[in-house]
Amino acid sequence: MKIAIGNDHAATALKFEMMDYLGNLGHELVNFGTDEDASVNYPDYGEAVARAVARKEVDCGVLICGTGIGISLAANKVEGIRAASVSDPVSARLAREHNDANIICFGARIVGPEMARAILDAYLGAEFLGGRHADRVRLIHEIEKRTIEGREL
Ligand SMILES: O=C(CO)[C@H](O)[C@H](O)[C@H](O)COP(=O)(O)O
Repeated sequence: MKIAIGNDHAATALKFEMMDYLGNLGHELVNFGTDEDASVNYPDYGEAVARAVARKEVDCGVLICGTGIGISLAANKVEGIRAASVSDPVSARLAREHNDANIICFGARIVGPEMARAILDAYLGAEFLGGRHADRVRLIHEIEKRTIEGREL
């Protein structure tokens, strides 16, 4: 798969570890994150990965900050993005199966490298189940459309 990856300063080391891991599995990585430990602002990196995913330049995205929360909040502001912040493999699998998450997020201050690998394995190994879940994902997108069209706050 072609995967966009991004991170802030809290997750630089874990990002490189996950790039090695995913690269060794044969995935193509596009690195949108900071490669430094100097303090940066996670919304910039969340947006960069989200835009690449929304434009279908990549198959999916991986975002890592300190908790996974801030960077997922930023990514979810981009139309068509469903970024799920998780801390365990079951949630990662269900984020794909039920929510068709196109970006998986986690926190370098929350999970270690082994859990991060398990999260990636679970997410990348799962498929969207469709059916009733597709109806719900469509309802999410309808909220987005109403907001974009300015009809509702
Ligand atoms: O966005 C976050 C919290 O949801 C991330 O954990 C950030 O990485 C964190 O806020 C960065 O914090 P720092 O004190 O500036 O390193």
